[in-house]
Amino acid sequence: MVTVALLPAGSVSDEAARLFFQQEDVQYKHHRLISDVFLSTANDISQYSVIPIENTIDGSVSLHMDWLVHEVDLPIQAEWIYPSNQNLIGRRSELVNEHGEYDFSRVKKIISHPVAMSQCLKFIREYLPEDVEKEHVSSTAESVRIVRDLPEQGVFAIGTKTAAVNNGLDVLVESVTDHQNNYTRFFLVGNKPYTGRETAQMRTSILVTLPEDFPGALHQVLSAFAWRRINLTRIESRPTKKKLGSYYFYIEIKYSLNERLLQLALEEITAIGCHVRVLGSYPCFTYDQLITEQQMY
Ligand SMILES: O=C(O)C(=O)C[C@]1(C(=O)O)C=C[C@@H](O)C=C1
Repeated sequence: MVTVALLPAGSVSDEAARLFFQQEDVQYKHHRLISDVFLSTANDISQYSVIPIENTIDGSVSLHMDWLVHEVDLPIQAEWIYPSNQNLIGRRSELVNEHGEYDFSRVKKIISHPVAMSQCLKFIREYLPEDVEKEHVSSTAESVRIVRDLPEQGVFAIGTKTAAVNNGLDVLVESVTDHQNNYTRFFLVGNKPYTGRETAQMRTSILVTLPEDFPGALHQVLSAFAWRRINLTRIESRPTKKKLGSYYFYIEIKYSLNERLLQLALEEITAIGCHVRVLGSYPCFTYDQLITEQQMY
């Protein structure tokens, strides 16, 4: 039995976890806040947490990156991709006029997770009133629950179809995201190595802090990978939070940490005075892979 901490039932995280763990016996521990999703596994070495980390439209989920880097020490054990399909959810009777047509001027307020909301800005701008109030909450599932429990009219949520069904609400407009192909990358984090799946493409995530700010420092770091022809898939700078203007670099490498070539590159970076912290070396699963498995199962 695997124990997994994650956001509430009906969130994108919940849908993604159910696809990832489709063939396993899982106990889900749902938390309203992402901080509790992290802390619950930080305090229990036998479980994992499901963390949304990056989105096609909105990019990095900075809050979650910061938790991984500054607040907890939880190695990344796996990565997978899941489509974030967002929908306008509420009660049909509150949106239709006397002719049975949608009247979007009836929308006074919309509620969602900030990342989900920012995936749908074009829809909000084009269809909803200019002065529509926007409220951010801790998950899309939470926004749908709030709309269900609100006595007041004209409040709608942006969330998953699963959350609409769970709460007995209507999916009023399907797929309200600004771009099709909206996907979120998820990390499975925890202290226990994850061995539940066959191997896949491996990736390694590291944090590099430069010794001091000198010309060409980042170039030197990157060249340790470049001349070895090691492929990087992502690089991002984030504040160290120690002083203004001080950054670390988050780097993803398309190699396992077990590969000698990567170890040599990391030794070279350390030799020039950089501090390297490995956040994890883990298998990556595509959405197609997981869906194919589901169909075979
Ligand atoms: O609120 C949810 O449904 C979540 O799972 C959180 C979250 C996120 O934090 O990025 C996950 C995926 C979506 O892209 C939007 C929100």
